[in-house]
Amino acid sequence: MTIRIGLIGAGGMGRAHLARIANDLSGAVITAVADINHDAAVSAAEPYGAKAYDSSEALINAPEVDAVVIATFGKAHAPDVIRCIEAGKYVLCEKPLATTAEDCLRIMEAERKAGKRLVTVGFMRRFDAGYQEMKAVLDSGEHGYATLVHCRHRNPSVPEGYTTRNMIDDTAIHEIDICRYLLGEEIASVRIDTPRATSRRFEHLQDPLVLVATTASGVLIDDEVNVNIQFGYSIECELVMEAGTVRLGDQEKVHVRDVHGNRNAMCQSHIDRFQTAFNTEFQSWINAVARDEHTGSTSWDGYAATCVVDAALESLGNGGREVSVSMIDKPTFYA
Ligand SMILES: NC(=O)C1=CN([C@@H]2O[C@H](COP(=O)(O)OP(=O)(O)OC[C@H]3O[C@@H](n4cnc5c(N)ncnc54)[C@H](O)[C@@H]3O)[C@@H](O)[C@H]2O)C=CC1
Ligand SMILES: O=C1[C@@H](O)[C@H](O)[C@@H](O)[C@H](O)[C@H]1O
Repeated sequence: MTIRIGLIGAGGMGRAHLARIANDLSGAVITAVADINHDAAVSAAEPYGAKAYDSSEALINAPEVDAVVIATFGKAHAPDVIRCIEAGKYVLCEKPLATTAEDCLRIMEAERKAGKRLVTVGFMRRFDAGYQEMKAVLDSGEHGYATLVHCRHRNPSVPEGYTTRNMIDDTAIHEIDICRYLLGEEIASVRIDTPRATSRRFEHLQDPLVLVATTASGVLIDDEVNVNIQFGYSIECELVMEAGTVRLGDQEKVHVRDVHGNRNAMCQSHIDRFQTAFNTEFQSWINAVARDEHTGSTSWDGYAATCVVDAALESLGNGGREVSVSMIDKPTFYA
């Protein structure tokens, strides 16, 4: 069975996803593209012989669309995710699932009514081989339980429109999700530390910052978010257990040894660092849709991450005091 995919949001991520579906993956074709920018929809659809739409609603209900990928701005996600659920179509929505906990709750309620998990959130790191190996080492139990996680999320630079809020709801949200995934438990409280700012930032930005979180069992997570580091895209993670540590390999790149030294080539963006993870995430989603099954992170994961983001933003606004994460009990639907 070939899955006919409609994409909403023909920007940077949307186009990268179209290219991977058409060139790297199997079992799916692109049949429709929607964007509020008509020219963007037309130019993205044309190479794939897909139909261009100005309205996401029309695309979701189009007969030539079996499943939907959403890659619009975070604020626009919730209404389209709910429309997909109401149309009974599987949807892979880029992170964040929504920008408010209330919208995430509305999405979960729509799924519960539909009686079926239809939503996958684009937390692609769950499909990265390094993070999966780290989880396997922890879950083996050989080294005892986890006590600490040290994370670093460094981007070479960000555009002027990117805000300090985005350092949490757009960037640190990846560590929030991956730590929940690795540890298999919720984050209970969070605070934001604000060290000396780099001069290489736009004036309005508090860069770097450190998100410090504590899980329900007391594991301490520190996440350095540093988005104007200049030299490249560098994602690090070390999990400390009672009798051992496990950390991500440096980069998903070859190792070079020459007269200048012994080094890895440096990734420059999420596209090259997580190319394989994105492909694995999308291939497993396509395969699952063909089997009429859910895969990957759920709406609950999107909700839980948003609740941690909300608490972190409150800490940022209150001078860095610790804030408890407030969330509903996990519904059995997502158990
Ligand atoms: N997983 C990852 O590592 C990454 C995920 N993202 C996520 O992907 C999503 C898109 O990000 P980018 O592609 O960088 O943004 P972008 O700004 O390049 O593209 C967004 C596109 O969505 C369109 N759009 C906005 N609202 C719309 C609506 N209501 N209906 C139809 N089209 C609409 C815009 O016209 C634009 O073409 C965001 O949720 C972002 O957080 C972005 C970068 C990396
Ligand atoms: O999701 C992403 C972007 O939206 C975000 O702006 C970057 O900081 C992240 O590294 C990238 O993975």
